[in-house]
Amino acid sequence: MKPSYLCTREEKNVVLENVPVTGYAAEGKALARVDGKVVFLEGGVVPGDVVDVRLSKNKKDWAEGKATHIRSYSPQRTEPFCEHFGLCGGCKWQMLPYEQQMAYKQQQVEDHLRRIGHLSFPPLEPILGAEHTRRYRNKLEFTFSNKAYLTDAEMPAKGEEIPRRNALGFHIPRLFDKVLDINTCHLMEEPANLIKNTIRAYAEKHDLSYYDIRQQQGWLRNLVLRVCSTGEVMANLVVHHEDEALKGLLDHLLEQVPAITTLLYTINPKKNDTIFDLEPKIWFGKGYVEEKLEDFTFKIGPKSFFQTNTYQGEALYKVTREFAGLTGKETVYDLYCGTGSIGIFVSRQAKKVVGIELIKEAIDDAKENAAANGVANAEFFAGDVIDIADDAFFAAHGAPDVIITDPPRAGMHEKLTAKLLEVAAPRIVYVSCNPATQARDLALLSEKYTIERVRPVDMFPHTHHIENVVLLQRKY
Ligand SMILES: C[S@@+](CC[C@H](N)C(=O)[O-])C[C@H]1O[C@@H](n2cnc3c(N)ncnc32)[C@H](O)[C@@H]1O
Repeated sequence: MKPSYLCTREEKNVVLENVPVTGYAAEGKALARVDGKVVFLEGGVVPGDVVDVRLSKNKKDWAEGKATHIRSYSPQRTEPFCEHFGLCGGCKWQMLPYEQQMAYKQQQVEDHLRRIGHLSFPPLEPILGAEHTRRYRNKLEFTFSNKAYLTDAEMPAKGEEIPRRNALGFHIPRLFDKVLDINTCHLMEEPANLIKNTIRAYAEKHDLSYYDIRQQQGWLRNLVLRVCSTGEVMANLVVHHEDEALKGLLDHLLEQVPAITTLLYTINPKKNDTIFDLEPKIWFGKGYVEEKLEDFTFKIGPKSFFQTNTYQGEALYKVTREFAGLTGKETVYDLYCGTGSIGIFVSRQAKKVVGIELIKEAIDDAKENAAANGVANAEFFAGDVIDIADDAFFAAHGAPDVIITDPPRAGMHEKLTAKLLEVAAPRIVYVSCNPATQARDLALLSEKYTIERVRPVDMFPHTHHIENVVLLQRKY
C-alpha cells in the first residue's frame, strides 16, 4: 500500500513506510511530508533519515507519529557522546554535529517570524553559538526513585515479576514515577558526577531508602547542584524527614568532595517535589554561591533564579545591551526582570533602570545584587507586569527610551503588548526563549514598530531550545 493513501485517511496506528525526514518543526520534532500532509515525528530521527512511522494522530492536514524503524541513516548523523542517549530527555540533538544544530535553530527562528508572525525583517544575524557545548549548565536537579526505568532488554518475560532497582538521575519524559539512573551526565562540570555518585554509593552501602512518589514512602528525594564558573559548588540534598542517617551522609560527602563550598539539606514531607515553599538548612558554608557576568557578581541562593548557562547568559546579555544602543542618557525598563540580571548588566550604560518581576523573592535578590555591585541607578518592583506598568507607573518613573522585555515561554500578555503600543518607547528589545510566541507578539507590535535586528543565541547546545533577541524601532 502506498504511504500517501494511508496518510490521506484519518486513521490512527497506520504505519507509513520509507518516509524521508526533511527538517525540524517547533519543539524539536522532526518533520516529514507525505502526499502534502505534514507529519511530525518523534523517536530520535534527524533530517535525511528514511524511516517507517506509526501514526498516533492523523488529522486532515497533519499527522503525528513515532519512527519505528530507520531504513537508512542521514549522512548528517554523528555519534552521540552520552551513554544515556535515547532514554534521557536531555541532549536529544547530540546525534547532529553542532554546526548543523545551529543551522536548524537559525532556520526555526526565521520560519516562525515568517509563518507565524508574517513579518518583514532584515536577514538574521548569525546565531551566536556556544564555545562550551558540553558541561555548560550551572544548575542540575537529580531525583532519587526506588523505581529505576528499565530498558526493554532489562524487562523480564511476561508473567515474571518486574525487578525493582533504585535510581538517581532524571525523570523519563511523560513517566512521572520512573527515573533513569544516570552514571555520567555531560551537562555540568565536575564535581557534579562525583557528588551524585558519592551519595549513591553511600546510600547503597548503608541501605538508605529512595523515595517512592506513588506510595509517598522513602527518604532520599532530590539532589540540586550548582557548579559555578567562579569555582563555587553548592549541593542541596532533599530528604523526606529528619533522620539520624543525615549526619553520616553529609559528613561523608564533604570528606569525599572537598570542592563543595556550601552544603544544604531540605526537608520535604510534601507529595510533590517542589521546594520553593520550603526552607533549606545550611550544613556547611555560607549557604549561597556567586556567579559572575563580566565584572558583576550575582549571589545565588538555593531558591534563586539565574540563567542556567552562565557563558551564554553573558553572551545573550551582551547582544541585548548592544541592541539597546545605550549612550548613558536612556531610561530603560527591564520587564520580567527575574533577579535583575539584565537591568544590572546594562545599568552602567543607562541613565536609569526600572525592573518589574512577579516573584517577590527574585526582586529581593535583584535589589541585593544591585546594591552589592554598586548599582545605584536601578529600581526594582514586584508584581504582575500588567498591573504594575500602568500610566501612573510610567509617569512616576519616566517615559521609557528603551524597553527590554524577557517574558516566559508563553510570551507577553495581550494587555501588555497593547500597553507597549500605547507607551510607544523609541526602542524595544525583545528577548525570548520561545520564537513562536515571540513571533505572535511581534506581529501585534508591528503596528508601530519595524524589526531592525534579529539575532538568535544558542543557550542549550544539543537541545532544540533557542533564545532569540529582536530589536524593534518605532516607525514614527
Ligand atoms: C525568561 S525569565 C526572565 C528572567 C530575567 N530577565 C533573566 O534574564 O534572568 C521570565 C521571568 O518573568 C517572570 N514573570 C512571569 N510572569 C510574569 C508577570 N505576569 N509579570 C511579571 N513577571 C512575570 C518570571 O517569574 C521570570 O522571572
